[in-house]
Amino acid sequence: MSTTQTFSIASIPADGVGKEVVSAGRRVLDALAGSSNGKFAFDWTEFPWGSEYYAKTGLMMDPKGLEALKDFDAIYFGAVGWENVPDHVSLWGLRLNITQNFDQWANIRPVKFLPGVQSPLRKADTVELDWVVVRENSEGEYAGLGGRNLSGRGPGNEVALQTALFTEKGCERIMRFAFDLARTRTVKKVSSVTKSNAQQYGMVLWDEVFNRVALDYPDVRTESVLVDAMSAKFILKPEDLSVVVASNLNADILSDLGSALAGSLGLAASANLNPERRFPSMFEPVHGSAPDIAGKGISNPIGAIASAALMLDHFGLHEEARKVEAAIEAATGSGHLTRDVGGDANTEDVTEAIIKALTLAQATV
Ligand SMILES: NC(=O)C1=CN([C@@H]2O[C@H](COP(=O)(O)OP(=O)(O)OC[C@H]3O[C@@H](n4cnc5c(N)ncnc54)[C@H](O)[C@@H]3O)[C@@H](O)[C@H]2O)C=CC1
Ligand SMILES: CC(=O)C(=O)O
Ligand SMILES: [K+]
Ligand SMILES: [Mn+2]
Repeated sequence: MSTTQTFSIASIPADGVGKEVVSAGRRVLDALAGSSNGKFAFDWTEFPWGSEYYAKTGLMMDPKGLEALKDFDAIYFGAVGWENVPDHVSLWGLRLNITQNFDQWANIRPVKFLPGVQSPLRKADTVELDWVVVRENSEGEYAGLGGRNLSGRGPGNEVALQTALFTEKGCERIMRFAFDLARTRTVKKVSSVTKSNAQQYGMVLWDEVFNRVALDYPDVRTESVLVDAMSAKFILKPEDLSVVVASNLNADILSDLGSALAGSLGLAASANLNPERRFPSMFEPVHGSAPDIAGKGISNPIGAIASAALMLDHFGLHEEARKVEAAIEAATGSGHLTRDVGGDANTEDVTEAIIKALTLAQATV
């Protein structure tokens, strides 16, 4: 008899809709494990960190939290941010604390167009669109370097510096990751997003590393596009994109744009990877805590569930990951849509429809 493979997962729902969508994703994964004939199982540990924890303790997470997380196979994250905590405190106190300290330097954000979901792009009806944003997730504009209150300037004259950090090693590893990913795709192309006309230090280094790394991948086509032009290209010529590699801030912005083009921020998945596997990787929807709709049970769970599929890929469960993606497509294709994508289903309805499609598929193999 073969033994069950058990994956230990730390779940951190955190704030707002994070709680709703993480709960949905857990249910989908548990349903998958339940119909795997004992092949694999998920062992969940939930951590109560986030803005409510901050209200009680003055901290976003336990000071020994990283130690508690480090031996898990993965972290499944919701979203952080609530009105009782300044956004930079909550983001740095939890999400960035984890991504930085666990060196999750590659943030993978696929832009997927789903059946039954209307894109604001008219050409999406006739042209196949599918690209992935590879976000440098450890330095760049979110390196956390800078300061305020520079001495001696006085009230009304305050100065703040927010310094972007670009290292040759940091650029090189994310470029190689992007090229390796491009090699696994039908269209072998990497588009580098730059701003080296205006940012003459960091972005010029970024370009130089891109051009040097590209020489090692003669089978992969390349282009270098300024970020302002790339935002236009996302809308006007997205069929020309396959892998888009960008710095921390540029990719943050472009990946929200990509999700909106696919229909909603609620659909977009992401993986914060530590490719060396020295630390656990973290899987979360691209969106934030969505305070405008939180607590109503209407958030779209698909971004979180698709992030769970990326976690399955990380575990080597590739077939299962594809099954979850197929179940998402079956659910949207048969009209199970939350309000953000023009339907009237709630979080629960869509989650149930995905679980039903998944277990039906499992039963017929
Ligand atoms: N990784 C993280 O934890 C992130 C946290 N944030 C935090 O989230 C909070 C809110 O930020 P916002 O700028 O409003 O961004 P947001 O992503 O939370 O919301 C933007 C818009 O998208 C909608 N939306 C987001 N997720 C959805 C879902 N699952 N289903 C349906 N609609 C959805 C919201 O209703 C809202 O209209 C802030 O505190 C921010 O700092 C923002 C982005 C990422
Ligand atoms: C913070 C944020 O918006 C993100 O990581 O996507
Ligand atoms: K998130
Ligand atoms: Mn973002």
